[in-house]
Amino acid sequence: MRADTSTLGSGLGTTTNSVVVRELTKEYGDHVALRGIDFDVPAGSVLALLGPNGAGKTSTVRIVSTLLRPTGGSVSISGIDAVRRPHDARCRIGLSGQSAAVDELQSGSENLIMIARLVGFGRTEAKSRAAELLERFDLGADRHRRVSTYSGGMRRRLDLACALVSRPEVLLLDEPTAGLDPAGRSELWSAVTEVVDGGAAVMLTTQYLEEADQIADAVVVLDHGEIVARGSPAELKRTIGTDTVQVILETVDDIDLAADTVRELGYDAVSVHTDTVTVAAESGGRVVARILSELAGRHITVVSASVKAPTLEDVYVRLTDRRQT
Ligand SMILES: Nc1ncnc2c1ncn2[C@@H]1O[C@H](COP(=O)(O)OP(=O)(O)OP(=O)(O)O)[C@@H](O)[C@H]1O
Repeated sequence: MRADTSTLGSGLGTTTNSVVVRELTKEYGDHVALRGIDFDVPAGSVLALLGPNGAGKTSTVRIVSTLLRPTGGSVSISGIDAVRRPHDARCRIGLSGQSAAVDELQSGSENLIMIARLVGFGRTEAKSRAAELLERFDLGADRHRRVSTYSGGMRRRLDLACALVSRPEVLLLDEPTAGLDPAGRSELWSAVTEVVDGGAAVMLTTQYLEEADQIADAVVVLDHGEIVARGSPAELKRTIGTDTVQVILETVDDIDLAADTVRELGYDAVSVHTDTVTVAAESGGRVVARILSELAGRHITVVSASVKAPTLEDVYVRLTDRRQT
């Protein structure tokens, strides 16, 4: 893909909050889907909204995109009250993912031109914006084919291109990479990264935690309509506080002695499985060195030793599991 931020960027360069959400609530009849959530998305940054099924992610995206009215609370898009002035706010938003649809019976080019016309571009301007985006998303050669003949990856790219026609200041992506292969996902993220570099605020939901880890500046974890954690991926991982140390022995016969050795060193979070001893500990590097030296002293041969820092997935599992028990 071509690195051309001018094609995608919103032209913003400030660090103001493009999205400000306060005390947001949503009730569907008796069912409370959102219980008063607050977050900001600064311009030029990515916020990832994570949470299990039914946590309230799609409701949040739909409310922020003005497609759904909240029961209470406020949403501001680039300073515009999106609840009171949804039309004005909507002009600044690009929406892509589950809820946005392209017309299958039209070509990629026709879809983009139609959207450009809808958002107010003149005929010539609409054509040139469509051509620019088709080129940018590697759809130039297929621009005249019906979307129904596109692959999943091509559709996602077109969907994202549609969301970017108006050079939005805020881009909302509801599971944009669901169902894409790794190459398709990485292409899509590279395009999103360009949009962010161009100054847009991006809010996304994803089931792929390693993606959130790589792309998001901030993460909000929702569960049962409430925010249960927030922070940068690094901050959230630090809340787990422990590394996982894994030592694999040459012979299974040594496993009991090895486990006792580790316990004698004072590490009690030990799990033992055939030839492997696993320890949860702070400062895993230091711990692994101590364990290896002690095991060597007892003539226990180790074939491999590793230290794994906590992942965003560890944080997520701990947060969402704890609440379900
Ligand atoms: N139109 C509706 N009517 C009634 N209940 C709804 C409606 N839309 C969503 N809900 C409920 O509100 C809660 C939050 O739903 P939402 O779709 O926002 O969650 P989600 O985190 O996006 O879940 P998923 O990952 O499954 O898409 C769920 O319990 C859901 O069943």
